[in-house]
Amino acid sequence: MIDDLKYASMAEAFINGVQKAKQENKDKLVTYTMECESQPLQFYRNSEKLKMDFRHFWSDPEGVTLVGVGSTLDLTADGHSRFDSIQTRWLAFLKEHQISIEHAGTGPVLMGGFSFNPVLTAAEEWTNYPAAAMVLPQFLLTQRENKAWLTVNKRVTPKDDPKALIATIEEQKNMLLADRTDEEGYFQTHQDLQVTALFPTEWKASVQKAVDKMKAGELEKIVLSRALRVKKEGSLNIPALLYRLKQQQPNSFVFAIERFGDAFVGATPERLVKREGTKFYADALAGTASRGGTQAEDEALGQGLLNDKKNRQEHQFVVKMIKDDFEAFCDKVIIPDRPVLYKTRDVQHLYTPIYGHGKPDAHLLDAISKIHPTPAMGGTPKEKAVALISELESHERGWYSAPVGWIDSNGNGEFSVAIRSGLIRGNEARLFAGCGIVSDSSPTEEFKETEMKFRPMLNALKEE
Ligand SMILES: C=C(O[C@@H]1C=C(C(=O)O)C=C[C@H]1O)C(=O)O
Repeated sequence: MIDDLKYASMAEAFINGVQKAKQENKDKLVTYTMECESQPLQFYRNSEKLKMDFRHFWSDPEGVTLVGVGSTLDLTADGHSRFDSIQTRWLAFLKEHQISIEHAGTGPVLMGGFSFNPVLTAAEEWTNYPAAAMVLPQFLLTQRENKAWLTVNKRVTPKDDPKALIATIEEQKNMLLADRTDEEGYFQTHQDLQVTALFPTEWKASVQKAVDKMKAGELEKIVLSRALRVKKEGSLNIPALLYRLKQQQPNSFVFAIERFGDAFVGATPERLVKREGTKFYADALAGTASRGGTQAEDEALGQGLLNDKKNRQEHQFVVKMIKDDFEAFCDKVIIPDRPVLYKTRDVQHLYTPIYGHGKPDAHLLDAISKIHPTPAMGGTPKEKAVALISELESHERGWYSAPVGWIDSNGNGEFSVAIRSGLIRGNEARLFAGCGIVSDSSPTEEFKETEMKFRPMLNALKEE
């Protein structure tokens, strides 16, 4: 690789890259990181002009934001070995290019995600989202602790003319970093939504069937989801949607994965796994109540949730399974003995943070392959629940309730669970929401819970 630490400028990195490609007569990766000033959403919006097939947006509640534009490598896979397949190819790629980075989340970073099931049905709407798809963006903006970096990742060939290459990249870079916030109508849309619930009656019947099976002792918990179709006059503007999600859901991970013109977007409160060196973090987030209209009402609802037997049981299945899975790759796991509340604008959840000290060879994608799907998305026992979900749900989940996130060249990174999300094509969106069902669940109450969980996306689409 063309190590940015060694080069004084991007131009020098590219000149050397092409020279090396000529000497070795093969393509080389040039990766160059520089400090920059930028607003991530502006960068994202500016990238529309480049008309690239891939765009990725990620921001966590702690202030780390990554924006990827274009693709220098698109790793896809399917089947049960998909996590392993991506990990093996990523490690081989890094070995070939001998990468070293100074700041986490800069340099070569894969962004993307996975589907809920290892193999997708032939549902047309998910055509552009394989069972695993992780992209190395051509341009990556990383923002953390009030600093921002731009990384350029590009393959160069022995035939490239470095001067022409540098001129094009400089032009694209300046366009991406341009300040256009004072333009009129920057993040606004003014249109109404048409919302249609898909198979609502069937969904309630499925909840009842699941309850019957749980009463008969066939399984302990299952998460069942349903979908809405949303149409908007005119087209849906993805940067504007991200802007509103970030404003309205500051305690959530806001993400977008755009592939070939489709966009999978959401604001999820739920971390799946984060890795920082030997430290692994996960969230158990399950058990839901609404927010109150006044502070007193909100607190009463929160207390009610903390003391509710059904919700505590739903939550405990998740804690227990993540703990068991963490013990496979961690030599120490720390978990508080009772949940606290996690509040977002529309709902409050039971929340237990989980920490693990990873064994020396623990890898982020291995961790994900062990813990996905947690009983917050699948159920208990895992295999039985997942099989029953396919039988009882009327839609293909695709990437809904599955891992989305990023991983850098040191193996650090973070994935969240893609709930409170929707798949967007043109002026139509398909939104998804689900909830945990246990033996004393009521179909009507669970239906109401899914309505609350559609709100983050609906409000952001509506422009409030
Ligand atoms: C499945 C969803 O949410 C999950 C289910 C929850 C529950 O049943 O209480 C709570 C949080 C999430 O783990 C969703 O929002 O679609």
